[in-house]
Amino acid sequence: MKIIADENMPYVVELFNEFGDIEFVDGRHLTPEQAQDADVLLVRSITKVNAALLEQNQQLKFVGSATIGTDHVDIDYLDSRNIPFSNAPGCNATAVGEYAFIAMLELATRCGESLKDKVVGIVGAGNTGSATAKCLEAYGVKVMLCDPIKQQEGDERAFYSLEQVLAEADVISLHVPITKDGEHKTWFLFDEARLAALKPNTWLLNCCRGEVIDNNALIKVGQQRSDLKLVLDVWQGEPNPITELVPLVDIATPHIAGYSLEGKAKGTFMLYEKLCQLTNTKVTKTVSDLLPPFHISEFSLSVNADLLDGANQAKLLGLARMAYDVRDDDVKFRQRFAQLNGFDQMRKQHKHRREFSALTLNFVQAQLSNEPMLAAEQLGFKVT
Ligand SMILES: NC(=O)C1=CN([C@@H]2O[C@H](COP(=O)(O)OP(=O)(O)OC[C@H]3O[C@@H](n4cnc5c(N)ncnc54)[C@H](O)[C@@H]3O)[C@@H](O)[C@H]2O)C=CC1
Ligand SMILES: O=C(O)C(=O)[C@H](O)COP(=O)(O)O
Repeated sequence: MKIIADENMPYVVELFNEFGDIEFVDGRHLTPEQAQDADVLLVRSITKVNAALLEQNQQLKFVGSATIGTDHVDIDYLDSRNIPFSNAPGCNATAVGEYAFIAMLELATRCGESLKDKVVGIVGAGNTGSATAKCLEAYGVKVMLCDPIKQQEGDERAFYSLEQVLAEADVISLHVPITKDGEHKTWFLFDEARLAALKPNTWLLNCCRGEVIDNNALIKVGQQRSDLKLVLDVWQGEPNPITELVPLVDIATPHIAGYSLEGKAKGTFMLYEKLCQLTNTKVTKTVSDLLPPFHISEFSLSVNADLLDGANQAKLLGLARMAYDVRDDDVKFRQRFAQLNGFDQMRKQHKHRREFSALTLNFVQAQLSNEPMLAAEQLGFKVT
């Protein structure tokens, strides 16, 4: 079996070796000629999988994308050729949730404000939106979920309309797939009118797909409204963000919100499981076999480390930065995004961060209540 895999997908050798020969390719520039003799194709979000790529291939048995999003894959085309396809729903949801939470903590601390006093609107309450809400709620932040589709499906959580979120939320975090048609299409969901209607001092985070915000309109509105705070991990026209937008953005990163080692391992592992199922092969490996230990295995906290106390926000941020310091990516982004292949190079060379779960917090003295420990656990840390 010939397996063609994106060169930036970790753990492919460990998981797919037993199935055949593996060839690594540059996923952004994969050609029909390179793909023509693949039995298995393993891609990331940057490879357009469609008729143009695959019409020369008559032997393809499986396409796997180690991503949550599927907008780069023509699933109807694969169906028409009976080629099984699988993505990795939820694989990096925790990574995205922690990224959004850390970015909010970072902004709050930078502005001398308290995140706990904010109301956060989450647009799209699926895997990544819910993971963001989980961190915020563990910290005691009020969350407003907006997801008309889940609401219509009967999800029992409390939902708010987008208009309510725009009117009431201090922070808006976007977690929708990119869709171009239908009642709930998300392409330019945040157009000029909605951007202009944001409450004074709103923080807007986009960790889903760049085109959910009209980036040209964002430049226009951002130039007129210095009160807005922006966190962008995704950009219209990747890998070439619009240059004028970058200085208006408070935290800028190159589509790496989902890049935790855990998320990456889970993504590749889910495709391995699917191929095992398709080929009647026994699953013999586990995700935890793949992950190295974190360089800080345990961190001790003293009695006054009540992570729930808003006065300790900077301490919580310090702790979060041990797992992931978003400032590093932001600095690199500003230096490199405009260079030739800068955006892709940053993603390729990204040192995959760890999730909170890699860090064990040791509460060395008994707390007055066990709430801080429970909150730390809810945030995702291991607690002893
Ligand atoms: N920056 C990054 O590294 C990553 C980005 N993503 C992007 O984030 C997107 C969301 O990921 P998940 O949360 O895992 O997907 P999901 O499918 O679990 O959840 C998406 C939610 O958005 C809702 N939705 C759709 N249209 C909506 C609208 N107009 N208004 C409000 N809600 C709407 C859906 O009902 C669904 O519940 C992915 O499709 C992908 O494009 C995902 C992972 C990593
Ligand atoms: O899962 C998704 O959807 C994403 O956006 C990915 O995290 C993006 O990462 P790559 O697949 O481009 O490495």
